[in-house]
Amino acid sequence: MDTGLNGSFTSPLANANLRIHRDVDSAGLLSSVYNGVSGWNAVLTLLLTLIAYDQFSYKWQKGSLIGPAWKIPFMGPFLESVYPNFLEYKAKWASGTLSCVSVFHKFVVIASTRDMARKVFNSPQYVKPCVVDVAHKLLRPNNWVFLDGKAHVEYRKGLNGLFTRQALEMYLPGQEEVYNKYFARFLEISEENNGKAIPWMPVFRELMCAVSCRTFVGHYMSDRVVKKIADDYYLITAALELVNFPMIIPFTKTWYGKKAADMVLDEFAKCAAKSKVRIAAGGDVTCIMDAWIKSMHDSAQYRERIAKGVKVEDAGKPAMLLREFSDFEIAMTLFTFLFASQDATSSASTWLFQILADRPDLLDKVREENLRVRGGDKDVPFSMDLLESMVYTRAFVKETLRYRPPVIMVPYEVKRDFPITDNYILKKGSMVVPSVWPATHDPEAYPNPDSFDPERWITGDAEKQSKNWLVFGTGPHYCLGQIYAMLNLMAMIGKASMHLDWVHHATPLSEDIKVFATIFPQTSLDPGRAAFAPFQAQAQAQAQAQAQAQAQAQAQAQAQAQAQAQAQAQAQAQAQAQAQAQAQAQAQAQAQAQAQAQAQAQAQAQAQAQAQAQAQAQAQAQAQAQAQAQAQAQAQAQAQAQAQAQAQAQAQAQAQAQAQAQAQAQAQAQAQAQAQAQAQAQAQAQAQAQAQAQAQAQAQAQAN
Ligand code: HEM
Repeated sequence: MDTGLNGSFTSPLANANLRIHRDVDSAGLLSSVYNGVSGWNAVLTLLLTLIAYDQFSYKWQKGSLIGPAWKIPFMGPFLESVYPNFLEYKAKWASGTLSCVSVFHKFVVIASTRDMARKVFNSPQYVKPCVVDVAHKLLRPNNWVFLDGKAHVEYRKGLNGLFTRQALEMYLPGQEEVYNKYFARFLEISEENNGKAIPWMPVFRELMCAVSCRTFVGHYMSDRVVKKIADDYYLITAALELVNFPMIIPFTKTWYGKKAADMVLDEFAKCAAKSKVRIAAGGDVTCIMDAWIKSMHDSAQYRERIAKGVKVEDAGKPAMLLREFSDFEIAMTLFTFLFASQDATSSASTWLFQILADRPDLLDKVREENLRVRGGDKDVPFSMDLLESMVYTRAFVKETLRYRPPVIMVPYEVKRDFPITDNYILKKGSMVVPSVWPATHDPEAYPNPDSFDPERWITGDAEKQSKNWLVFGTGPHYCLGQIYAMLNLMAMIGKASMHLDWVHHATPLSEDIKVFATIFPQTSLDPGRAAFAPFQAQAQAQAQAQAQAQAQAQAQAQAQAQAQAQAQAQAQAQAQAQAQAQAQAQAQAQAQAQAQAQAQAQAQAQAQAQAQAQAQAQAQAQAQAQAQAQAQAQAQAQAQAQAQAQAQAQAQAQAQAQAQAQAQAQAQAQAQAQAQAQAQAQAQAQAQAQAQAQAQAQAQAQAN
């Protein structure tokens, strides 16, 4: 009989199996076994099977990699990812080139060494950046940062123009304005707290958010909204935990994070609409949003002209032809800038202030350089030339980013089986995490990596270790804002050094690391132990007796005078150096001019020689031509003479012939005459003979 007893606990398939067994063996052993199996047993069996499968799957994926022998069932080291401990990360990096963990369904491989990390960053055919699942919901799934391959490269090309030197220069006044305002606010807060130390990390976060907002969307956003975004951004960072529920459940971290993200997107979209109107009316570029919208505007105008058949010179063609982007698309893209920069720059600025406070000798150097490059006038505004001339401040910022890189690792997703070593293939769908920290703490590249030494960037060869400089990643996804980020941090700390003084209550844990998306000083979130007080010394001095204040003021005036004197002396030294350099340059220029003159003289001499040679050649040619002409004339004369001689000869010959003919004729005539004479003589003779004969005949006749 089918009781259907466990129907509510088992699957339809289990029910089917149940019927088969009972039909075959209704009263036998198997049915008694079945009757003993409760629904709970089935659940337990299923659970054990799943645990076994989870372990087996982990072991199979782990293969020869270093990692825990077994996995905490299902969740793996999930709690470690919720409360990340930097020392555990360090232990992982130290454990081997490639090591693994499995958190829930995700198999994660950590690439520790510099070369292995670079291999991952530079293998876009196998991997793509992987943000936690909830990031798709916060940034929106069709955000450009999720593009891959060619589509990503093409989109990024359109953004490169926003970070050129020329573009960055245009954003500097906005940044300066924020720093002026916030530094004044720091002093007020210090005064309000009677110079007492208070936690400063949240203040730096707000400062960075304000600078980012001004740089990205300019004055289209009110101070109130900037403050709201800075406050709410914590909710966004907090929502980005490694593992979240697949859906957003109300009143959880992801829900608050999504609400904050929607608010940011909405505000940025409003800014885009305002910027479009202003740029279309010919407004100038003051922020990244303006720069982008101006490029779109120029591209649209260019296309219009071409469509109308107007000829446009090459110089009038925009450097990059962009399509029109909607307000929301612009908002999504600029949100990725805020998303990428907020945690990283908050981390960097907190370390910059703390490290300087704890190393007053370095603060002196930064301060000295910043005053010097401004000729002693601390109110000289930012410019690219100014920032680029700050060698020490740059070295200090670079060393801070090396010593405490804000982004210690970057998760990537394996999009197809990736033969990462000769004997290990990373499976599609797993996560691989190239690490930054080990590369920036590699003793071969940076000797004594745990000591803070800006000089290594000036007199040492740290600058040559470009393979280890993974602070901003590498490969097709390297940080788009890295030049801006560096210059911005230099500008901020340089300005602070001139306008503020601050004290940090250091503890032995101060430089230990707390991981909160990026890395922060261990104590920076703890109000009891970490605090900065800008111009604390000044605030106290204000509270002291007037005489002391005057003395301080005098001391300050003297210090300023000294600083100015130093700055002047330096300026003079620079001027002298410049003068020397100019003199050298002039001397070089003269030498060059002489060399040029000599070269010209030689060239002229050569030209003359060539001209003479040409003239000689022409003369020779003329002489030859004359000689040829003479020779031709002689030849003609000879020919004429020969012709005359021939004519004479012919004439002679004719004359001779005529003479001969005459002679012949004469001879003939003579001959005829002779013949006639002979004939006459003969006739005479005959006549004589006849006469004789007649005479004889007559004689005879007479005789007879
Ligand atoms: C100290 C500050 C910063 C640090 C340490 C930093 C670090 C990084 C790192 C490590 C990556 C991943 C690179 C890779 O996968 O190869 C990245 C990507 C990115 N960064 Fe930054 N970043 C900083 C500031 C900024 C700023 C201020 C902006 C915006 C203006 C920005 C915009 C971006 C963007 C858009 C990406 C993604 C690029 C892509 O996928 O093509 N970053 N950053």
